[in-house]
Amino acid sequence: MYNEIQMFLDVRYVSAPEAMWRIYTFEMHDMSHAIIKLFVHLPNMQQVYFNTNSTIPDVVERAATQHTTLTGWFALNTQDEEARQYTYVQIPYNYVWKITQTRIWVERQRHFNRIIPRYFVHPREDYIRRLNDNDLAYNYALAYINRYLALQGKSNRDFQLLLPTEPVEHLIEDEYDYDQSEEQEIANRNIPLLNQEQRRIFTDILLAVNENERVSHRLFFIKGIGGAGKTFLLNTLLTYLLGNNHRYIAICYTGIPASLLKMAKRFILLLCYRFHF
Ligand SMILES: Nc1ncnc2c1ncn2[C@@H]1O[C@H](COP(=O)(O)OP(=O)(O)OP(=O)(O)O)[C@@H](O)[C@H]1O
Repeated sequence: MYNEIQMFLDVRYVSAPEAMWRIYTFEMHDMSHAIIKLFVHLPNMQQVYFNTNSTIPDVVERAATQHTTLTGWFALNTQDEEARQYTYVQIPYNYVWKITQTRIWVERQRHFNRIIPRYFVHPREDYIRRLNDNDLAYNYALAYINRYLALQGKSNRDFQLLLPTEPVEHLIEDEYDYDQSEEQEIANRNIPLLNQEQRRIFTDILLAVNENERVSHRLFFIKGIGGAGKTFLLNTLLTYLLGNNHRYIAICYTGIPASLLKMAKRFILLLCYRFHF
């Protein structure tokens, strides 16, 4: 018989810091910030959720009457003069998003100090909005993917993807807009700061980056407790690569790490056009 609790106890590892934390009975969880997700979308391009058992007229009716945080904000502005003084990002500080039948912003009664409004823009819509043209956005995405694949000696064709139908290279030039000497300077400043372990990993990876070096492996997994210096190490490495005219692709699964690493992209941004996420 599979004993789930015993299994958990058997494989559980309690590190020294966690053991101390528990012995002193410190709080294990705390809620520090209220994170409020604000959607940004083009007209009629919002996500619509429905039950698979619903009929199409019901789904359409629901979609037409249910606001997103963005359309709800527009609606709020038509009725509430007070609300017009706030930008979209300021709204959650003064209004609460009430999920009722219709979903509306209502005036906030309790004020928290720590609210983080977070935008959510679908990458596809972001491209379309920035380029203001569907076909151009599609081409842009194809060129963008092709360019990354070219760094690995491949092209869109190797993955049954189309090639861009018109030259859009100039649109993606800005991706590589950096000052090489500035990067070099930052790298020169940070490399001497690396501690012994960071320096060892830095050297090993640099050797692996050099195609002419004979190394036993070129795949690295860097592990360390929070604050150990992983991001610092990676950014120093990426800055060094930029400063020495190497091209790289830094890919993260989610947005927060992507915002911490130098010129990193979210995985989904590379794929969204192919699969229409
Ligand atoms: N060698 C170093 N010299 C100077 N500062 C450093 C060094 N390594 C790390 N730091 C600093 O220590 C702090 C924590 O480092 P960092 O954010 O890189 O850790 P991390 O392992 O990525 O943490 P987490 O897993 O929580 O994201 C940062 O302020 C970073 O600038």
